[in-house]
Amino acid sequence: DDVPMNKFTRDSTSWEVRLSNSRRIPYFFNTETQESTWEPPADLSQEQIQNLPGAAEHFGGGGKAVPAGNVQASHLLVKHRDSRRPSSWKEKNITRSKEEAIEILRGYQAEINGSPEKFAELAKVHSDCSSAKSGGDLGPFGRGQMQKPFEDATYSLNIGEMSDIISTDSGVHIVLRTA
Ligand SMILES: Cn1nc(-c2ccccc2)cc1C(=O)N[C@H](Cc1nc2ccccc2[nH]1)C(=O)O
Repeated sequence: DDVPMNKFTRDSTSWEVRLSNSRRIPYFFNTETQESTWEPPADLSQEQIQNLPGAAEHFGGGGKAVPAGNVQASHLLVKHRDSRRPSSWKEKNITRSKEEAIEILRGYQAEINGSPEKFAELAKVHSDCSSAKSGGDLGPFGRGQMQKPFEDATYSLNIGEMSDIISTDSGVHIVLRTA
């Protein structure tokens, strides 16, 4: 008689990646135990995670999951004349004040109204960051890589949540955490 499968010896081959309807981001579901989790199961290697049923479909960029401890975010940046580099793909010489930049970003924030699809659409057109080309997606990053206010805002968000307006040396941003 085979050893009963209990919660702690769950069969790692029973995981699959599904898309959460409410947050429209991938999560992990174990068909053996019916468990679901936002975080990649710790007992799976990167290789195993990327080969799970649904990974390629739901992880978008080549089925790459984000390494544990790292996060992924998109942002919409509006630069101003005091930005570290007051120039962007959109505008060679940015002269608006920080106050004007905040007002402009408030307008986008209202239009986005919490929708991830709308966020990517507006970031593509309006963000002063070169990541505008990818709908504001910056890819995965860990602690110590981005300017501190941006890092802290991202790590304080739950996956699928958007920040209020934050300020860095680059300008003012709205952040959407995606992983
Ligand atoms: C950090 N980073 N990643 C990209 C990027 C990522 C993916 C695809 C294309 C560009 C651009 C940047 C970047 O620093 N862009 C700067 C603006 C900027 N400043 C930031 C500060 C924090 C986070 C993102 C930020 N983006 C620029 O274009 O002047």
